[in-house]
Amino acid sequence: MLREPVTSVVSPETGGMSGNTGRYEKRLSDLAGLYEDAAAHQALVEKLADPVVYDVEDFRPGNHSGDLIYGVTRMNPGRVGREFFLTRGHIHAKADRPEIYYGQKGHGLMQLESPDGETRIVEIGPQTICYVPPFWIHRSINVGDEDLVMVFAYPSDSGQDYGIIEASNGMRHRVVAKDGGGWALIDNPAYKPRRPETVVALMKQYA
Ligand SMILES: O=P(O)(O)OC[C@H]1O[C@](O)(CO)[C@@H](O)[C@@H]1O
Ligand SMILES: [Fe+2]
Repeated sequence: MLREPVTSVVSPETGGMSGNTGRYEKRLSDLAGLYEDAAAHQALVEKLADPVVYDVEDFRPGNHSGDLIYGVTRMNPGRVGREFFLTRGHIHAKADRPEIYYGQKGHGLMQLESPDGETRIVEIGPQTICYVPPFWIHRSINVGDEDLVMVFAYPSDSGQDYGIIEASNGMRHRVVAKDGGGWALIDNPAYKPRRPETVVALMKQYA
C-alpha cells in the first residue's frame, strides 16, 4: 500500500516531536544493573523518587524491511556515582542494521562496541550526525550538564537485543567523570569477552 509522506517538527528544547506514533519513558529503576555502583544507584532511585532519565518519541510506519523508524531521544543530565546517565544499550536484533543519530542539544557520547570487543567513542553535539555502522553495540551517554537531545533513524525491522550486553556483564569500558570535569574511559573488570565462535556466528548470520 502506498504510504503518505509525514513531517515531524522536532523541539530541541523539550525533546519532543510532532507526528509521533509512540512515546516511552525510562526511569532510573529500569536501569538497575547497568552501573558499577549498585548501592549508589539504589540510593539515587530513593532520593529522587525514581525520576525519568530518558524519553523517546518516535514515528513507526510498521515493520516492513526497507522502511524506517525515526524519532527523538531526550536524556536528563545526571550521575550515578562517577558514571553519567546513559541508555540501556543494545545491538540490533538484525545485527547488520545501522542507525543514524543527529545531535540537537547538549553534549553526549555514543559508546560503541564491536562483537569482538573493540570500543569507539563518538562525541555528539548539536548538528553532529553519528553513523552507527552495522554490527556495533551502541549506548548514548549524557556527559553534559543540560538535556541531551538527539534525533535517530534506523531500519524498521532492526529490533533491539539487550541480552548481548547482559551476557558480557556490561560493555567492555565504562565512561566516568574525571575530577575537575570531563570524562575518561576505564576498563570494566567484570567484562566477559564473547567467544570467537559467538562473534563469527553473529556476523555470519547476515553475510
Ligand atoms: O533502547 P535503549 O538502549 O534503551 O536506547 C534508547 C535509544 O535507542 C533507540 O531505541 C534507537 O535505537 C531510541 O529509542 C533511543 O535513542
Ligand atoms: Fe539502535
